[in-house]
Amino acid sequence: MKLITCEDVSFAYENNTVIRDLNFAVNSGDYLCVIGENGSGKSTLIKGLLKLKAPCKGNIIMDISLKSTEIGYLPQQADIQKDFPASVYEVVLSGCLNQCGIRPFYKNRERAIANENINRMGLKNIKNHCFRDLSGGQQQRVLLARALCATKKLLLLDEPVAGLDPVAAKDLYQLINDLNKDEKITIIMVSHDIHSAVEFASHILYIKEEHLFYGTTKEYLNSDIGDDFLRRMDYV
Ligand SMILES: Nc1ncnc2c1ncn2[C@@H]1O[C@H](COP(=O)(O)OP(=O)(O)OP(=O)(O)O)[C@@H](O)[C@H]1O
Repeated sequence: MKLITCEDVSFAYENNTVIRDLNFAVNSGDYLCVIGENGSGKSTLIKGLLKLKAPCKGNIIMDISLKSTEIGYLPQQADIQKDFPASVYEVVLSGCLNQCGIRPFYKNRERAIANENINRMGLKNIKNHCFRDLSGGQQQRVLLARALCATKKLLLLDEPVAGLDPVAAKDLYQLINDLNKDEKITIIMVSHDIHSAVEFASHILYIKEEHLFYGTTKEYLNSDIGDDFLRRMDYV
């Protein structure tokens, strides 16, 4: 089932087009990695999928079964956010905000969802710790638990391993892979880590203003554009 279809989608800031004529579809269960150089428009596309930015051309079609409030989002982390003075539980619970709507408090059901995702991500022992005192890897686990409060279907992850040491990065990749393979959660991940992209992803979207690639990881590895990019990243 197609969850998201992008038809001839372009994005611009004022009159400056940053992504041109993008066509791809994400099926339920896919693990899509969005790769490309700095400034190629990866985060802009994620904002488009979250309906935080409208395309200047083309259509983004969401399946009727997918409400935009049911997408779990793990944003790129700014240093200031890493210093957030709240407990692990409070940060995870804030992932249920969309379910509250205009209600100014959480119900037991939302508290139960937060606790469930704290346990799922192995955070029970640090539930009452302050978020800013955690390691980078623990913080990303907390933010993944937060994103999971919003969804059982689709996670959008913007450079989730940025700044993590190799062990913490491997651990997070494994968690994300398990969510995809075992729990059938569809993944769309922006990544600069081409090695892990080709190891875990089912599909690759490579964006650059005038060159685009969308296909399976196998097709990407066999394509000229993939070969060229991987050589420049010292992968082959
Ligand atoms: N709010 C904005 N206003 C104007 N231009 C912007 C804005 N946000 C991004 N841009 C520009 O759009 C282009 C794409 O930016 P974007 O952040 O989407 O790229 P990216 O591929 O995610 O980059 P990176 O890999 O560095 O995170 C860049 O040239 C950037 O300067």
